[in-house]
Amino acid sequence: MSLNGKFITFEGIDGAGKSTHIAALTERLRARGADVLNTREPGGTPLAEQLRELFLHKPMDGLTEALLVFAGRRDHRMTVIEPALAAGRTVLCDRFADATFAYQGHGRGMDLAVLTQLEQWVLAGRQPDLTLWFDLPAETAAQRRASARTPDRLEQLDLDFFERVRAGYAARCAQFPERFARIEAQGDIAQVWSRVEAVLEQRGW
Ligand SMILES: Nc1ncnc2c1ncn2[C@@H]1O[C@H](COP(=O)(O)OP(=O)(O)OP(=O)(O)O)[C@@H](O)[C@H]1O
Ligand SMILES: Cc1cn([C@H]2C[C@H](O)[C@@H](COP(=O)(O)O)O2)c(=O)[nH]c1=O
Repeated sequence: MSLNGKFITFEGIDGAGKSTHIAALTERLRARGADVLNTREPGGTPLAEQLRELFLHKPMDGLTEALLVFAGRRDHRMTVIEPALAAGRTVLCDRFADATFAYQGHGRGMDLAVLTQLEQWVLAGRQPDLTLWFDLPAETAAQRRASARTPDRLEQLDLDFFERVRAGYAARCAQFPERFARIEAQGDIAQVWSRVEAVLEQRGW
């Protein structure tokens, strides 16, 4: 099946291994002739990258977080994602709307109906063709992060927060089984990568 115009998103709690596998997947898809665009959320446009800086570093409540990420997502979708998909590119996005349901909804306790309304206004039905959810216990992810970098505002939250976020991803996976693929993210990088490859091969990608 062609990769042209396909939208693939990567989800999981902080430190689950998304960035590691986005890099490998980009190489794999390019080797198969795909015109790959790598992007991310929060961010992906000059405006949304400015909102990302505020989001990651300024204190704010859950509704403010949700409004900021959806404002950035609107700009990102209209000016980057839709034109790239229309041009037949393969868009790989490090986090998308599922992150808002997991972090602001399940993690922060924001009303999921409010998030669903925002999603309808901003995305107007645009959904990923495939969402790779890297599933890892919060404690293992925290250990990986600790050896990798200085934590940002959200990464300083406790293990309970990240277990709620993880449960939020599980709920989204159950709600949208046709586009979600759960990747068991425990094990070494080569083991996790072989699970990612298996999902792509199932789709002929
Ligand atoms: N399977 C693995 N086993 C051990 N370490 C790993 C594995 N996968 C990734 N790592 C390491 O864990 C750290 C976090 O990985 P990575 O940056 O890919 O996670 P991430 O999900 O993109 O995190 P974030 O969303 O917070 O940026 C990195 O130092 C990476 O090298
Ligand atoms: C899209 C989105 C992201 N977040 C959180 C998740 C992470 O803690 C940061 C982004 O950092 P990363 O290193 O680029 O993964 O933002 C969120 O809370 N809500 C969202 O919608």
